Amino acid sequence: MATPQSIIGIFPTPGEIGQFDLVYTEDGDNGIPHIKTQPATSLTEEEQKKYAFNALPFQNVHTHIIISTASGTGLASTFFTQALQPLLAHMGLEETKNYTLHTTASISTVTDLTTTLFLPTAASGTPQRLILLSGDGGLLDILNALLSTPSSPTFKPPTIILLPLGTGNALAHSTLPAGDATHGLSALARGTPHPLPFFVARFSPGARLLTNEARDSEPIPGGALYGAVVCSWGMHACLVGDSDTAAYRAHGAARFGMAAKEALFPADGGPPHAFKGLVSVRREGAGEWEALAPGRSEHMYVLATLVSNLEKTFRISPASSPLEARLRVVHFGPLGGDEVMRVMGLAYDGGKHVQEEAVGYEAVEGLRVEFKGLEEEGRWRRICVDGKIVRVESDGWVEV
Ligand SMILES: Nc1ncnc2c1ncn2[C@@H]1O[C@H](COP(=O)(O)OP(=O)(O)OP(=O)(O)O)[C@@H](O)[C@H]1O
Repeated sequence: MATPQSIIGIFPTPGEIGQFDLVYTEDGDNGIPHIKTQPATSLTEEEQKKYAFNALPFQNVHTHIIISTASGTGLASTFFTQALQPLLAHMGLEETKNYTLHTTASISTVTDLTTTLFLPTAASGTPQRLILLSGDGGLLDILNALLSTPSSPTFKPPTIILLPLGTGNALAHSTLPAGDATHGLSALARGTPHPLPFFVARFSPGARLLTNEARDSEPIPGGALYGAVVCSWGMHACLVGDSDTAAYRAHGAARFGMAAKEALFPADGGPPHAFKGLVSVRREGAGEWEALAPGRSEHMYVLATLVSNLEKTFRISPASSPLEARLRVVHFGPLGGDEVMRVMGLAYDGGKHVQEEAVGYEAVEGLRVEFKGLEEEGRWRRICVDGKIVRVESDGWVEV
């Protein structure tokens, strides 16, 4: 049976004039839903209006569907065949005529597609819709490739629908209606586009983007990465970086907790690492850079974010509302492993960690971390931008 959270919308019944189906999702294996229908006749007039699907925007604008095969636990293709493809049929959309299907074959597929297809289309002022079956990384790739060249005066940003098929899915979980059981399909059918707020993280010369499970590294084009979710240094960046291996990825979002245990309770029995560096912020309306926490020279957690949730239930910034365009920083200094587990556990309890005395939480316009030779080992100088990891030089810096 359909529930308000599982309703995708009301669509014309194929081949029947004047008849309509209520289309909704039902839970399936691995969290991938099935598409179900029932006659829409049982709904009130008000409900019919609320859930009505408008086909016009889809018929007038070409859609590109991108299946990111390596995102999350590799279920994007299953999601397409089991959920999205049947829904596209209800929407009356046909492959080639209305949409083009793209499947990723490498880490650069999304970037290449953007550079060769989506960016020229956007630059020429042509509207386009991108349905992205991935985590935050797919969107990050599109964002960075779109911003890789100076904007043309005719630039028309694509409408992007991000269906959460990654691990954390921060953007989707921070923007979808609470309790949404449609995996973002209701937003696809009935959502309203909204500009995506983003930040730029600029790095000192010599900073390298780590790739291939940190075995390789490459320079950062223009020394800057754009992000829409998070820029962090300290424990968060280490957890994301350490757990970005094929072996860890198989565990889904549990990979972060597994890496946390290893980082917080080192094998030598000592305390977790205290991260050394100078951290400053530009407070809202202040203009000047000031110390994040005066007198604190060692840090454990320094994280700036534009979103409320980094995972479905990990509410890192409870004051952030969807697509609000306000950067907030969450931070604390060195604590014991058990205390870090307790404090961060509160983030899974609706974001109560920000009420803790040890935790700082405020809206800022900018964040800056300078290393000044204080950290010898490169692993303590890793910065996370929306899941990507950058290693900064020992005398380097990052500025958001
Ligand atoms: N076939 C492929 N081979 C290699 N890399 C791929 C392939 N398909 C996608 N990728 C890369 O895998 C990464 C997946 O990142 P994405 O953010 O989408 O998933 P995630 O990290 O599991 O989720 P989240 O960022 O939400 O936690 C992206 O960098 C993407 O470019």
